[in-house]
Amino acid sequence: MVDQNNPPLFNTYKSFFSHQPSDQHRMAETDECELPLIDLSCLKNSQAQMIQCKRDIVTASSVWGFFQVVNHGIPEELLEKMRSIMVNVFRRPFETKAKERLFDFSPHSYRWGTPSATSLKQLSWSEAYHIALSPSPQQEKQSTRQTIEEFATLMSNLAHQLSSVLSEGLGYEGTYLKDSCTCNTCYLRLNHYPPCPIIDEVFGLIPHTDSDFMTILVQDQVGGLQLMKDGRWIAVKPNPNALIINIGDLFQAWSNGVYKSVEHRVMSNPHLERFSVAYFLCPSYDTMIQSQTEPSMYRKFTFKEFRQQVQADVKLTGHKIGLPRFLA
Ligand SMILES: C=C1C[C@]23C[C@@]1(O)CC[C@H]2[C@@]12CC[C@H](O)[C@@](C)(C(=O)O1)[C@H]2[C@@H]3C(=O)O
Ligand SMILES: O=C(O)CCC(=O)C(=O)O
Ligand SMILES: [Fe+2]
Repeated sequence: MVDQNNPPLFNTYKSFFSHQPSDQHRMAETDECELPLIDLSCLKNSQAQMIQCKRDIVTASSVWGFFQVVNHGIPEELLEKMRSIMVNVFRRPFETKAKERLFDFSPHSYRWGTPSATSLKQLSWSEAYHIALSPSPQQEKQSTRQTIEEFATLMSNLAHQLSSVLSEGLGYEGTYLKDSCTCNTCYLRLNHYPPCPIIDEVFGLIPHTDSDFMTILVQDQVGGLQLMKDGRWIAVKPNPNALIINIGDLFQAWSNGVYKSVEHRVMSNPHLERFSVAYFLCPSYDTMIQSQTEPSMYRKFTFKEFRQQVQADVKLTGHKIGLPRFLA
């Protein structure tokens, strides 16, 4: 049984409900799609299959900004362990999550709702933990931390494998991103979307693009993820065997717009709670994001500058502006 007051979204944001008319953000009908599906085992097959697989990755990243991968090398058992960690951690009382440290889950890394929201359309009906992945001391690791690190390592390997294919697709050395994306800025985001009593008025996660190079998402079978394609929102059909990959803002800028950082959102659900976990591939803060082709759509900027600008905009306006801020 889910506690309606954990986290206290309804009570905290109730002033929005009484004073504002519904935004009617839930379209009557949204098409459902299956994302381009890439079988990563093909990268180990014949030369011809490997080349075709790489081409498919490049095409999906240019046309969709999103694709799904199977035979990705993350064992089913590990995915189940991650899910049970999330269930245990999010089912703890709200006061514990907001005030106490347990395993790797400090109150500092816990977020819920949207503190900067000034209206319903800026509110996310969800809670999350951001888990930094900087190396931690080897001794006496809790089994939770061990599982998280094992999972993060495999996600990181996969992210590097894919980003190297995408770098090559642009004509660069496959190692470019591996050198700048050390793991001290990469992070995991554990997402929990509790059932929502006002689904017509509030998103599970408000529309956004990701502020990284690439995101790998593990979602459950509840559904709710939607992405913008050709000016329309389309719902992503969950596939139990697949991970979802999406291009982030930094890859869009670095590729001079070849790879697309596509807006996405999560719809709330009236009955079912939903869990997902995302791995964000980020570079060190001083990495310069600069396209090598001319004319460049964006001025050059460091990742640190980008992060600070996003945070400042979110604080000031309630929403992220992102790449349009950096147009040349
Ligand atoms: C209010 C917001 C925080 C956020 C940017 C946004 O406008 C909408 C979604 C949030 C999100 C979700 C994924 C990533 O964790 C994140 C860093 C991002 O790029 O979009 C966060 C943003 C944030 O926490 O600053
Ligand atoms: O939960 C999802 O399906 C998407 C999560 C997401 O977009 C994010 O964490 O950035
Ligand atoms: Fe996202």
